[in-house]
Amino acid sequence: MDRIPKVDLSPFLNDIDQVDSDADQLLAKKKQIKEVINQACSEFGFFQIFNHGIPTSLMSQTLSLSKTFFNCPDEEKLKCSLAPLPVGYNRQSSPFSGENEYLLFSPRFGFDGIYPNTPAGFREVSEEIFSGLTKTGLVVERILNECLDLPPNFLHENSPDRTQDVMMHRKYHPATDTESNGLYSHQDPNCFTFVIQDNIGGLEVLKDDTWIPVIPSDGYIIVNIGDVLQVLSNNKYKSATHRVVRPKAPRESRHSVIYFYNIGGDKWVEPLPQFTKETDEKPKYKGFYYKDYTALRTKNIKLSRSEDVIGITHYALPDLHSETHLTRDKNCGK
Ligand SMILES: O=C(O)CCC(=O)C(=O)O
Ligand SMILES: [Fe+2]
Repeated sequence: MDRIPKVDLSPFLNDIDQVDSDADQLLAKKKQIKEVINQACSEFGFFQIFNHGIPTSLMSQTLSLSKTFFNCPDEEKLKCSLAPLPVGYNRQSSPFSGENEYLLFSPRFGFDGIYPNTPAGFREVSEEIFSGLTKTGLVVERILNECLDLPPNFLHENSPDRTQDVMMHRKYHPATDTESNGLYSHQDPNCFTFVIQDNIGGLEVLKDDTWIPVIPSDGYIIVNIGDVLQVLSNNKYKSATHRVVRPKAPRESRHSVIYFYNIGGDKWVEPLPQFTKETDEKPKYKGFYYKDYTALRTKNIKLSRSEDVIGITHYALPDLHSETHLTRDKNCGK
């Protein structure tokens, strides 16, 4: 059974089409959806959306082109390797980090030199889904802003620059008899993340010491809360620990497309007064510049031991109430 809540985003996308007589009904629908999202963000840090504005055909076309790209000979893929830039083609391959290869893109670095010429249309389709996901991201950001009861447009105005966002195509290699780690357990550092997965499965979310699978469902986008929202909300929302386990059956490659909705590196991140002063709660984190946090995380890019991983607990302030989070995060992070 799929335990990760699913919500219909259409009431938030079709605002303009509504006639006056529908206004109350629409408001009630939105309220109900926001309650589900609010609960999901506190409980799981994960939810799934449908009617989100991205056609299912575009999602499968992207996954299919991505699959064709990763099936190209290594020499072709390595042409898109732009190290030391954090974009382009790369691989993760250790029993700890997991076994996967990826192609990473951010408008900050442009498409040129990153997207391969083959397969034909890969770049165009990727650009199209990127801009679709940016639009859906703005809608989700507005919903989360309302769920958290923040001043109108607060999250958007705090970091409006979408060129900071990052999109990744990932291929996970089939499991072997002895190895099944696809991506080590971690939390995402950013605001929130979208994941589009194929039908192989393997993404899991940690809740109360139990790994919950996110069952593939055609047309759905998975949303997960990242560290930035966990810190701003002073742990009201959970930046959930998640991982990818390569299934033993079917023993096939798994593909996913991931969109990281980011904030600017120059942004200061700390628990907001709405979740501290105004509620008499102690801040659970000290403040930091986002770029300092991401730099710390990428310093140990060759992850081979859990001790190398730096997560958000790096900024956690001692507090009896945060003990469970500290234990949860100790071996995780990304
Ligand atoms: O591929 C997936 O399903 C999840 C990937 C992920 O968690 C990440 O890239 O941060
Ligand atoms: Fe992640």
